[in-house]
Amino acid sequence: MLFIAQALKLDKAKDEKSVYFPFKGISRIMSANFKVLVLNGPNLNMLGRREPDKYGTQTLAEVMQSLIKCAEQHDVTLTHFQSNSEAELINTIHDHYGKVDCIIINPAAFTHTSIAMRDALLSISVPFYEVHISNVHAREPFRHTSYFSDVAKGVICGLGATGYHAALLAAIDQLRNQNNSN
Ligand SMILES: O=C1C[C@@](O)(C(=O)O)C[C@@H](O)[C@@H]1O
Repeated sequence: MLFIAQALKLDKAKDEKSVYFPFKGISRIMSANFKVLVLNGPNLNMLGRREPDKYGTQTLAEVMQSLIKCAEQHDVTLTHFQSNSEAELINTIHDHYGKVDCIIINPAAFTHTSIAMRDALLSISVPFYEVHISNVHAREPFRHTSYFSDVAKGVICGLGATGYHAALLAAIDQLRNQNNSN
């Protein structure tokens, strides 16, 4: 059965948004191969070493590896990019115009400063989820302001690295619902 499902997926799912797959009376909707871009901003390359009381002990590579595994289980292609440079992050957002279904972004310190990154995200009209590992609202007042939250599809903070998974699952759910209603 797995073999049949995979063959069906290979033949059809690339071209179709969803595949109706009835098997022994059970109807299964297989998701299209959604594409998700995950962006991490400045200093997140230091995860694991950086203020572990606030950001945990997992490295960024470990967090992203487990997120990619989760994405694969849901037939989602996940691309990850981290940069300490605002310009690189903006250029990466532009480069993905028309190429991804959703963005998950932890803008890190740029959350509180970057109108340019907000405008970049709006310029490509792709829904995005804002993630913060720590609970920014329980920290210094300057972290309570975000240039992203009011235009984000959703905002997750304070769940640690689990927040990335929560955003990914929410994004998949939302994309599937959108597909099924089209
Ligand atoms: O770099 C970061 C990380 C952060 O985005 C978080 O994930 O909790 C919170 C930001 O305020 C901070 O500048």
